[in-house]
Amino acid sequence: MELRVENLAVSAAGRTLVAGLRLAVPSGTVVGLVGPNGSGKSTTLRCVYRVLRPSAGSVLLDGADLWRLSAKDSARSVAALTQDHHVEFDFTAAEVVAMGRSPHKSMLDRDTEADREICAGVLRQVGAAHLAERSFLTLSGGERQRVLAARALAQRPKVLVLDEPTNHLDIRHQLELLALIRETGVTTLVALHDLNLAATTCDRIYVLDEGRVVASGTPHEVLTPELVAEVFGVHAHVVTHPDSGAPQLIYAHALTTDRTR
Ligand SMILES: Nc1ncnc2c1ncn2[C@@H]1O[C@H](COP(=O)(O)OP(=O)(O)OP(=O)(O)O)[C@@H](O)[C@H]1O
Repeated sequence: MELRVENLAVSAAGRTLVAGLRLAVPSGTVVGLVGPNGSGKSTTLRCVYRVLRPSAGSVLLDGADLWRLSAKDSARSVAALTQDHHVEFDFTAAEVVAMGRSPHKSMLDRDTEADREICAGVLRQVGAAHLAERSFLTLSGGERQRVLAARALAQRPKVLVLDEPTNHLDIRHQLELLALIRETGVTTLVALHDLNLAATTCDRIYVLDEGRVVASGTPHEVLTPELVAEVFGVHAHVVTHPDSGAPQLIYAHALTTDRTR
């Protein structure tokens, strides 16, 4: 499924948070959103996973306006791993993952054998099978993040929206989760702070600054020392990863420009 965002604008509290934003995620590709703190990444993603209605513009799934679909239809298509998750009740990890199946059933349907197999499979894929019967509330930050990733995958979405999915994960689990997401072949829009992970994971990258796209292209086209200096205020060298061929940044120092706004 192709995801397109056209002329997206979001205003809140008298401020424009995102303006004139266009991006395209071709079917089966992984597209990254990067940008400094407060540049509008989460705001954009919230519009795509349908918790924030844009002030203008549209989010299109294979050309169909997301906001015209029923909530259930959009949940069947789009799964999200976000910073907004709140699991406050005492569910087990397996129960949290099973919630990912709910868009595919009606309220009184019980879990089928197929649901249970999907849930057990995704828990194994994220390396969290051993946590299935643990209370979600007792899990560490990284364990929770893997269970929530499993919930998103259990939804069997056509589009994945991931806001900092590597938050809390140790380096091995960061690499494993991003490799798993690539393997699923699901159309993915992912916000990442780590530019080197973005470079190895994404087919294309959009760079946001102050709510606007300031650059887009392949990681090689986008992640240049000039862009990193201009947008992030950091002097960096770019080298090529000896295995993957992806550009990788070696940071030297922050530039002294005052970027407080
Ligand atoms: N409901 C709101 N009301 C007012 N301002 C908001 C609201 N939501 C977000 N903002 C502001 O919009 C800007 C963009 O926020 P957003 O969370 O999209 O940035 P981000 O790029 O995801 O940042 P970070 O890297 O820090 O997570 C920020 O300045 C934020 O303070």
